[in-house]
Amino acid sequence: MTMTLNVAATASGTTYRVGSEVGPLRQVILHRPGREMMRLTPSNKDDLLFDDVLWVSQAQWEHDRFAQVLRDRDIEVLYLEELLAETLENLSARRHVLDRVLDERIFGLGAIDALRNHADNLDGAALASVLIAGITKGELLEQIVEPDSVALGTMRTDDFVLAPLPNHLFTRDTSCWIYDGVAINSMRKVARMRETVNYEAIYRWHPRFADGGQHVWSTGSDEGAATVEGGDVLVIGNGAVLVGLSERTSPQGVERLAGRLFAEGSAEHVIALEMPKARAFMHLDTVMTMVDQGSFTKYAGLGMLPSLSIRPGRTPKELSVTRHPAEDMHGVIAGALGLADIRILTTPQDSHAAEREQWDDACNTLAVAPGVVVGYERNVATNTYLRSNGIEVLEVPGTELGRGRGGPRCMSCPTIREEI
Ligand SMILES: NC(=[NH2+])NCCC[C@H](N)C(=O)O
Repeated sequence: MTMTLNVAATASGTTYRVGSEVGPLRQVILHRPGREMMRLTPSNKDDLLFDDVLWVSQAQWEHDRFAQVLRDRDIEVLYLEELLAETLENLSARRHVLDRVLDERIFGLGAIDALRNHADNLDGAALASVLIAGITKGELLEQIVEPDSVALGTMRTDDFVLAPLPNHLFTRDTSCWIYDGVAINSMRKVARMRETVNYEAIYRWHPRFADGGQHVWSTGSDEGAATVEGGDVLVIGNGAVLVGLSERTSPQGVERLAGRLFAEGSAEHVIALEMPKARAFMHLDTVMTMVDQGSFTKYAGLGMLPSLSIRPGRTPKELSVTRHPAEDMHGVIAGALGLADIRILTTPQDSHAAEREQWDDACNTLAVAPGVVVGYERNVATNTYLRSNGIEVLEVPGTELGRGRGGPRCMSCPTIREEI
């Protein structure tokens, strides 16, 4: 099967495109853990989707090691907070974000104008920092005179007026590039919904991406219940996309995404895998990722899953959907890739060991080139097994980073991959 190559190029000539999971990686968005992580406590960590609090300076050290491993392979690392700070210098971008974040229904009539004035007076970097790290009542009142507000008046000094966004660490989920466009995702969990607004501003107004010609497959704040998270989206190549119908990504979200990809001719086959709806399997990439052309890591406990093949229908409004039984899972993926079979790399180990390594994101590898992946060093059995199968594993530390339940793939949003 041949597909015409749709590309997105910026005025400066940069071509943003992610045509596969494994093509040589050239540019990636990361988020270095910062002040937002200092806000995590034993009492709020569950709501904020973390399993523990982090030793923040150690997490930063680990993250710097991760970034350096990427730079050592000539991959350009863009930092989310810098992109956001630069974006917020643009007045339209600032208005977009503040109109959505500073909602009177949340902050109340009495506080909303004071908050808006305060935010409007911050420069891009300071505003980006507040949007990511949040702000407590006490911090706010060091900077503004307390307005007459029931909402603020009934808060304690250390309560968050604006909640922190510690899951910005997982840049994969909130936006993901699929062929010649980007999906800015509608997030399933309240703790992550504001992340979307930040990316909407970046992709629309940051000079790197503005007028880039890329398609925008979705603008999350308009998608409602049609949720998609990037951890569920694998751009397997050959015009195909593998999507997990998980705890996070809804059937409606997949249908919408497929319809838009097909309308532009950017993809012609979306395979939706019906996943168990459980936190341990929250995204497809926590149990399965692509490590080479036709090769995937797979968690032993996942088993075979039923799937749906979604293809363009007779009219642009229609989809053609075929359901496949669980035993066909690998065959359906192979078929989409134009291969007779795919290679599944499941580490041989007992179910306790397998469950522990899956929890520590052993399957959540980030391919930086075909057959070359970044993985957490702690997953010794999986890394050894991958190597014995010819996969090069670049190890990074993840003792602190892993506490948010994400590995190298979750913590990276590839924006440019070379074609293979
Ligand atoms: N692509 C991924 N697996 N991302 C992991 C995200 C983890 C994050 N704490 C959440 O619950 O949303």
